[in-house]
Amino acid sequence: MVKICCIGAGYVGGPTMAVIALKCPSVEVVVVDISVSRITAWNSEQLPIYEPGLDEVVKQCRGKNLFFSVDVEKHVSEADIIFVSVNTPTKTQGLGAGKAADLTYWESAARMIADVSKSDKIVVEKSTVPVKTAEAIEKILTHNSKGIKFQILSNPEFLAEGTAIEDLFSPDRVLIGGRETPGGQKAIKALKAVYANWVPEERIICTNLWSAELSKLAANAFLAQRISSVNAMSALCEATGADVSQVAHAVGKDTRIGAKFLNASVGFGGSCFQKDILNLVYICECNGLPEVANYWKQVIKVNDYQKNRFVNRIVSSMFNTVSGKKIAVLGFAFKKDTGDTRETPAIDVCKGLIDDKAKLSIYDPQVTEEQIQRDLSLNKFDWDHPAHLQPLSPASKKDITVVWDAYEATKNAHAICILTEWDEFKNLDFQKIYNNMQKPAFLFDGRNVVNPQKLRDIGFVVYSIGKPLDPWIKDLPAVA
Ligand SMILES: NC(=O)c1ccc[n+]([C@@H]2O[C@H](COP(=O)([O-])OP(=O)(O)OC[C@H]3O[C@@H](n4cnc5c(N)ncnc54)[C@H](O)[C@@H]3O)[C@@H](O)[C@H]2O)c1
Ligand SMILES: O=c1ccn([C@@H]2O[C@H](COP(=O)(O)OP(=O)(O)O[C@H]3O[C@H](CO)[C@@H](O)[C@H](O)[C@H]3O)[C@@H](O)[C@H]2O)c(=O)[nH]1
Repeated sequence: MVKICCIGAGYVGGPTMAVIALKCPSVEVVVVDISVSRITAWNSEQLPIYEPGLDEVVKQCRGKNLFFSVDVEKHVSEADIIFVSVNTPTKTQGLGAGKAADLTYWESAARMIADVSKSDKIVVEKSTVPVKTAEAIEKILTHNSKGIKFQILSNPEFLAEGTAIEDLFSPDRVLIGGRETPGGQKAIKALKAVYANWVPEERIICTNLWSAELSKLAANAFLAQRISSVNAMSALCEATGADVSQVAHAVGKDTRIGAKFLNASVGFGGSCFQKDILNLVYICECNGLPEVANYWKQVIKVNDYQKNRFVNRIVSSMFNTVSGKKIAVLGFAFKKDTGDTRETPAIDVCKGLIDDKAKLSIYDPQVTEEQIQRDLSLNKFDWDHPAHLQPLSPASKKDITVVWDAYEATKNAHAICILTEWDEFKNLDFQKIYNNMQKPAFLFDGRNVVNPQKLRDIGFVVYSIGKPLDPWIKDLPAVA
C-alpha cells in the first residue's frame, strides 16, 4: 500500500488529501500538523475550515484510509510520498520584508524530513513557493540524508476556496514538475499514478521543476491582473456613466479574453494573490528585472487604490464624516462560501472607517467575532503565521460589534456596506431594512449584489462599484 503523508492540515492540505483518500482507496493518507487544535478539529464533527462538500468527503474516508495526527515524525518516516503544504507567508522582517516569501516553515519541515527519514522518499512541494525553492530544499535534504535518496517534485495547488472540492474533483489541470533525470522522471510517474485514479491523462501536465514552480506564481498573477484591470475600468465607468458589468460582458464575449473573473469588486482578497504577486515582484527584482517587477507591482497598487476609493466614497457621500455613525458591514470573508478572512478587503475597509471614527456593526454568516476582532487588531502580514504564533487575545476594538443577523446589523444604521457576495444578501427584505435605518439611508455595494434601481425606488442612496452614479453622489467632488 502506498503511504502518503501531508505536512500541514490547512485549507490546502486538508481538502486535497481528503480527495486523494476518497479517489484512491488503496492509498493510506495521513495529514499531520504541529497545531494540536487543528488536528483535534479535523478529527471532530466540526472541521476547522468551512468548505462546501468537504464534510461528506471527510466522513467517507476518515478512519479508513484518511487520518489526521500530530505525530508528525512517525508518519513522515513511514511515508513513501510526503506532501509539504505549510504556510509560506510574506516575510515581515529582514531582507525582502513585505515582499519575499518566508520559508521558515518550509525549511523546518525539510530539516525534520531529513532527520527522521530511514528510507527513500518523494517530497512534493504543495505550498506555493518562489521559483528555485526545490534547489534549496534538495540541498537541505541531501546534506543530512545519510545515503537516503530524496526526489523533489513541484505539484502546486490551483484550488480556489469556496469551490475547493469541485476544483479537486475536476481540476482544469494537475501540474507536476520534476528533475529531468531518470530518478526525477520515475518520481513524476509515481505521483502521476496517484492523480490518474480520477484525473484524465491529458489534464496532467509534466514539466521541469522551475516551470512548475513559476507557473503557479504566473497563474495567480494573471488572475489577479484581470481583477485589477476590471477594477481600474470601474473607476473610469463611474467617471463616464458607463456600466462596468456591461463593459465586462462585452469584453468577455471575445473568446480570446473570456468571460470569467471579470467581476468588479471592492478589491481582491485571500491568502494568495497579494502574497504571491509580492513574491513574484521580489524574484524579478532579485533577477535584475525592475521593469517586470513594476508591471506586476501595479496589480497590487490598483487593488489598494480600489479599497481606498471605496472608503473615500463612503465618507465623502456621508457629508465627509462618519464619526459616531453606525455603519453595518455585511460580509467579512474574502469571498462567499468560505469563513476565511485572510487579506479580506473587509479588513482595509473597516480599518479605514474606524480611522474616521465610525461605529461598525458587522455580520458574516461564517466568520466569528473572535476572528474579526483578531483581524482588525493584527499588523499587516502577521495573520498568515500559524495560530500558535499569534497573540491569543488581541485587544478588542470597542467601536465594533459583531452580530449574527443582517437585520440586527442594519438596525438604526446610517449606512450599509456589502463587502462579501453571500447569496443571502441578494434576498434580504430591503424595505424592512430601510424602515429601520437612519435617513438618508446609504448603501455601498462593494460586490454588485443588489439591484441599485430597486433600492433607489425604496429610498436608499446607492453606490455600486463601476455603475452609473446615484444623483446624490454624482454632484459630490470626485474622490480617489
Ligand atoms: N488557501 C488556498 O486556497 C491555497 C490554494 C493553493 C495554494 N495555497 C498555498 O498552500 C500553502 C498552504 O496554504 P494554506 O491556506 O493551506 O495554509 P494554512 O495556514 O491553512 O495551513 C498551513 C498549516 O501548516 C502548518 N504548519 C506550519 N509549519 C509546520 C510544520 N513545520 N510541521 C507541521 N505543520 C506545519 C500550520 O500549523 C497550518 O495548519 C501556502 O503556500 C499557500 O500559498 C493555498
Ligand atoms: O471576478 C472576480 C473574481 C474574484 N474576485 C476576488 O478575488 C479574490 C480571490 O478569489 P478566488 O481566486 O476565487 O479565490 P482564492 O481561493 O484566493 O483562489 C486563488 O488563489 C488560490 C491560491 O493560490 C489559487 O489556487 C486559485 O487558483 C486562485 O483562484 C476574492 O476576494 C474574490 O472576491 C473578484 O473581485 N472578481
